[in-house]
Amino acid sequence: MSATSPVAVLGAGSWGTALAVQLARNGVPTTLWGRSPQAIVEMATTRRNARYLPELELPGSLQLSATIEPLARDAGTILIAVPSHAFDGVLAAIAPWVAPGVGIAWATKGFDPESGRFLHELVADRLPGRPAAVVTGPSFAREVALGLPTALTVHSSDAAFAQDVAQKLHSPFFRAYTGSDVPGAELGGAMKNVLAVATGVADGMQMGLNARAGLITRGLAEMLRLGGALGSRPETLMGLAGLGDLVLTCTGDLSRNRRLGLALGRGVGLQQAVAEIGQVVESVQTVDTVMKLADAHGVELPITALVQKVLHEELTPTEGMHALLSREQKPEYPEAGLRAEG
Ligand SMILES: NC(=O)C1=CN([C@@H]2O[C@H](COP(=O)(O)OP(=O)(O)OC[C@H]3O[C@@H](n4cnc5c(N)ncnc54)[C@H](OP(=O)(O)O)[C@@H]3O)[C@@H](O)[C@H]2O)C=CC1
Ligand SMILES: O=C(CO)COP(=O)(O)O
Repeated sequence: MSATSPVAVLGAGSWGTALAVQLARNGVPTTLWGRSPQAIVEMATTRRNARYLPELELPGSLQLSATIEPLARDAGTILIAVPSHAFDGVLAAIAPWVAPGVGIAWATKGFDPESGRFLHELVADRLPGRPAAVVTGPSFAREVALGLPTALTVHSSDAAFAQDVAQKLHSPFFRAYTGSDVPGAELGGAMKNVLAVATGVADGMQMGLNARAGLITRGLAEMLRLGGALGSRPETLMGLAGLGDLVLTCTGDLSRNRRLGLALGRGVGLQQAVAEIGQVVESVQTVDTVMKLADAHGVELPITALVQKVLHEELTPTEGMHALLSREQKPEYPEAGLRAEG
């Protein structure tokens, strides 16, 4: 793919819009696709995404489209930024049109909620043989839209494709690193959303800053344990895709997953909290897949397990936090290294 080959960004919510704007700012010919023709016409006319990123003015060079087939046919690279529940449907819609050799990148965080599969597995099934990359790391759409400094990472088993996607996104205010651990990078991006609910709950219950730091650190230990069982590289989970995004999402009030936890911790019901956020809150679906993976590999994830019980309304946030704090005393980590026990 040449430096000027067109990129199609699929998904005109907060993140797809911010990434498309970043590409357009870098001079990459970019078209943003959204499923709602009405919203796309409005964006093309007003040059704003009024629902998801109202303060951002869209660059004049950014094209908009509500028709997916021609974009999938003509793009040199496709960057998918829809929520995880919509990911497989979008792949199915574009699969007949995508030429061999066209690279597929995605910025979605989570798993396929139907099957519990990793998103890279869906890409390999629907679009076999294409270069594939995940774009992930600590990056609130709103801050990217405002041009605030951001660092993220692009992982692919195809080093040239990772480099190509990173180069297209990279700018002095948007540092795009590369790596080759796609499953590890996906796991970090998925798990941090669940762990952000836990810190949100603790903060909503005003449990203090010590509790927050404890939850972040023990949450990282959960990431490393499950990642270890799945063959992820520790460097991936200690880097932007893991620790970096965990810190951002557990501490930054722009996070929808943290805000869900905050609301639950203050006594708001799940449905009401999700409705008030009004955007995708990936943890609600992700938590079940993380726990299935953990059970399948015999890995104990105490914080994640309690988030699952709270999100399924089997425990109140107070009961969940009490259960977590009542766990027995134990070593911080096994002397032989990180093993499966929590
Ligand atoms: N926002 C952020 O800061 C970041 C988000 N992400 C990840 O990016 C992904 C997308 O999140 P984000 O953009 O924030 O979500 P938003 O809630 O902001 O937007 C969701 C977008 O997806 C569209 N959508 C929903 N269902 C479908 C579908 N079936 N087919 C096509 N489009 C659909 C929505 O369209 P409509 O308006 O018509 O419902 C909307 O445009 C998530 O996995 C998230 O974790 C990653 C990094 C940062
Ligand atoms: O992934 C994100 C930042 O890196 C966005 O987090 P939320 O989905 O919790 O808003």
